[in-house]
Amino acid sequence: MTQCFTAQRNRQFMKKGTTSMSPLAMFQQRRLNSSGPSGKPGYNSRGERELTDEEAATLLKDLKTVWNDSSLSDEDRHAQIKKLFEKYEIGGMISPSASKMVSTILTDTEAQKPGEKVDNVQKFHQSLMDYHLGKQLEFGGQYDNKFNPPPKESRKDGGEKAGDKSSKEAKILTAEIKLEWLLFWVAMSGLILYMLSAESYEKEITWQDFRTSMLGKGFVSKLVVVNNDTVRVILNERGRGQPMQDANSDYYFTISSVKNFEERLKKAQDEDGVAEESRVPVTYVHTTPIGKTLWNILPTILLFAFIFWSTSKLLKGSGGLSGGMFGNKKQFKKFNADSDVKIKFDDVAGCDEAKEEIMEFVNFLKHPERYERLGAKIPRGAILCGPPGTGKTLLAKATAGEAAVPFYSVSGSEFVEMFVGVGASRVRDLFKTARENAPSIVFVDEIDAIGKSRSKGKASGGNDERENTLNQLLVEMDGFSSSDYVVVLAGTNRSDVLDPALLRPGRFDRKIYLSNPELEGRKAIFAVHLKQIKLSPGCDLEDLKGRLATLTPGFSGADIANVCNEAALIAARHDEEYVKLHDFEQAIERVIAGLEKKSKVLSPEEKKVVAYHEAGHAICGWFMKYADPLLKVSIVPRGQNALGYAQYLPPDIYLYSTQKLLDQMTMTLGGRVSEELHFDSVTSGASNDFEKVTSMAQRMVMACGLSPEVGLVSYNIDRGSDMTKPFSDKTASLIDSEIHRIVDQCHERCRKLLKEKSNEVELVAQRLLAKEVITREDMIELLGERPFPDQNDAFDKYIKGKKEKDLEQKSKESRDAEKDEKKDEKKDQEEDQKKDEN
Ligand SMILES: Nc1ncnc2c1ncn2[C@@H]1O[C@H](COP(=O)(O)OP(=O)(O)OP(=O)(O)O)[C@@H](O)[C@H]1O
Repeated sequence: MTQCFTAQRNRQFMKKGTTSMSPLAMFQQRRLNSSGPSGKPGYNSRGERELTDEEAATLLKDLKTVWNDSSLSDEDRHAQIKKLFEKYEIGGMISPSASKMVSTILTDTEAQKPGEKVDNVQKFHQSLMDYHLGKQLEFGGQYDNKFNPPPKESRKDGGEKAGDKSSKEAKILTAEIKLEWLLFWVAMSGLILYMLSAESYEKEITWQDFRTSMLGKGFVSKLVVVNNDTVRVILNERGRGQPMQDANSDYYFTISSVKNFEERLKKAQDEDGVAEESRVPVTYVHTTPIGKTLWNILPTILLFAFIFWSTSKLLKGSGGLSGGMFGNKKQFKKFNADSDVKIKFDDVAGCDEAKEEIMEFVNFLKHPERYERLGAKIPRGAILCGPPGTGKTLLAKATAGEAAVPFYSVSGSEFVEMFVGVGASRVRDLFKTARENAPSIVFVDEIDAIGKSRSKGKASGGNDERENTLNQLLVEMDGFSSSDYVVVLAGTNRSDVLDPALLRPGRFDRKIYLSNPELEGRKAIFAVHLKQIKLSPGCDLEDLKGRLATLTPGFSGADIANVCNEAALIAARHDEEYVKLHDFEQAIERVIAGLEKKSKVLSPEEKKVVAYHEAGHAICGWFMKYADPLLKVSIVPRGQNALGYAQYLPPDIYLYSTQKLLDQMTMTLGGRVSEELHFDSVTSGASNDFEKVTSMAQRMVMACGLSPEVGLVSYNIDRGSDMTKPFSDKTASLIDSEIHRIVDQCHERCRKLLKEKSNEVELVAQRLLAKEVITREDMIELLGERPFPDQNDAFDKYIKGKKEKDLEQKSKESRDAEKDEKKDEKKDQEEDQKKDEN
């Protein structure tokens, strides 16, 4: 039966087309070869241990278990099989012990049921054979039979395991990389070989060399004139054997004309006295030099191949190829409403009107039937416009968060690339995805990058690609109906430059304006951001919010977020346990005026100038009715240019009276005027002040109708790149003279005031020189109370009022303490009196 099975197995393997011996035959062969007297009992002649029948049976059982355990990875399976073989001291399957084991299986099987069981064992046996020995046949002997993991594809256990696919991909990738490198090195070697061989293949010589070292010595067997311009020299055996000649090289020289060459050759041979019949034969050939041409252009081909290869690698590296031609694929971020967009309206503080308007979109996306029932069409989109950092992106995200719909955001500048058509295709992609996942919200940030007015764009040399993108955006917005349930929001800082086509009804029909927050808004935003800050336990949050909001007029939401973060950083730097008010104050100063420049050391003279300059500002502000309340004056250099600064707290106002504007301009000139009055020469330190003053005067004259001479007209000051003037030359000179008149008037007023208050300037400047930073309290101490009420309620309530309240509290406490003391004294006196009476 054993022999019969062997023959059967042999046939099977022969059928596979293998010419080598079948594994089982090899087994049997080995068994026969190795059977012989053993040196040690139980060991064969090669020192391998023979298995007992029980051992073979246990091994078989164990092997079967390991083989059928599908939870094992290939590596683990091999390791376990190896362990088993080591345990039984058989180094590999090709051993007499193993073959004995196999024959044991077969005998056992035969003894039991010849039919079905044989099949099972045969199957197992075959698997085992294939697994360990068959590999040698299948893989041309590469498989080393030492239980190294075979290639995964060779597994015969059918189903592809998880992970196989990725490892296959990894292998393909590795193979690709190897191939690329191989190609690269082949190309490089080709180039190097070419360069080397080009040198050794042909050597150009001169007629003189040819004449003296070849022709004259009788080394030339033949000359071939190629294409009437080159003569190839074929050396004879003697010539090739000469040490100075290179046997591997052909020699050639160029000629100007064949006739000339023939004459020179004849002359030379005449001179040498060569007989007519022994003269060097000359043949003439005309070649179409395809080979040579190819050879010549080989470096160019290689160069191009290299450029192509490196470019494709570059594109692949940048995700270009994987994302289509030139990376023309989706670049927008998708935020899943449920898992990613966690921002809600509560996180957006201080813009209640904007929230109210945008709430309509949320309601529509949540309950469209309410609107459809009444025949209402919801606006397709809204433009969120306003200064930077006012929460446009935040509000758009919160809309998606509230409506619990997917949010797709993309920046306008991402649409525009250097390749024509990319922008338009991106717009198509974006809207397609949004529609597929409707209801959804698309947010296009910085829409002015593509949506600039087309006529304005043309004036400055318009950009076709930008226009194409804009057109595609218009088409897409037209193309979907409100039943698509896609809402498009867009953010911009410059709604004035947008193309009117974008803003017409049916596209971005709503314009939601987000301005820098006012006091209450700032308080609300502080409330949002203070939640993450660790404040001291007893801190009065309401008071802190009010105070911080008062100290930050004109701050945007982003600035406020920054202040909170800065304060926490400052507290951490000082290793404080909680973030305190003074950390916030420092953070605000840092945001307003920049970082303190400790390294910027001013000379005593410079310091004096800065002190008088700042004192000038402070005194003007103090004694002018409409000036903003002063908080602090400092002569510590900050930021890029500021050598000193005065911090005022302007209230949130919308109307500026002429008087207020003039007072502010006068106060701004206070620095320069103080320098004029206290020093022999003035400095450049007031340039920034002049900028402010000029711009204010310009607005008064050209935009606000506050100049009686120019009249009630408005000339758009911010005309951008428009170089034309909307007024005549005469008006231009009138505008000039009016601006000068206003500034001069303020200068005169300021001079008069500071002359009057020269002692006060002196006092403040000296205090500044001594303390570097002075506060409102210092000013009160030096100058007494300000003669006018401060026109900032918040300032009164949170800063001044608070301070006064503190002072009142203190004086009340001291008064109470005094009273108590007096009472006690009186009591003591009365008691003493009583004692005396008694
Ligand atoms: N109203 C607000 N409430 C709370 N935080 C705000 C608010 N506005 C702005 N912020 C903070 O400022 C950060 C920046 O805001 P956002 O990116 O929304 O500004 P933006 O108006 O889109 O700015 P840009 O115009 O520069 O794109 C937000 O992440 C948030 O921390």
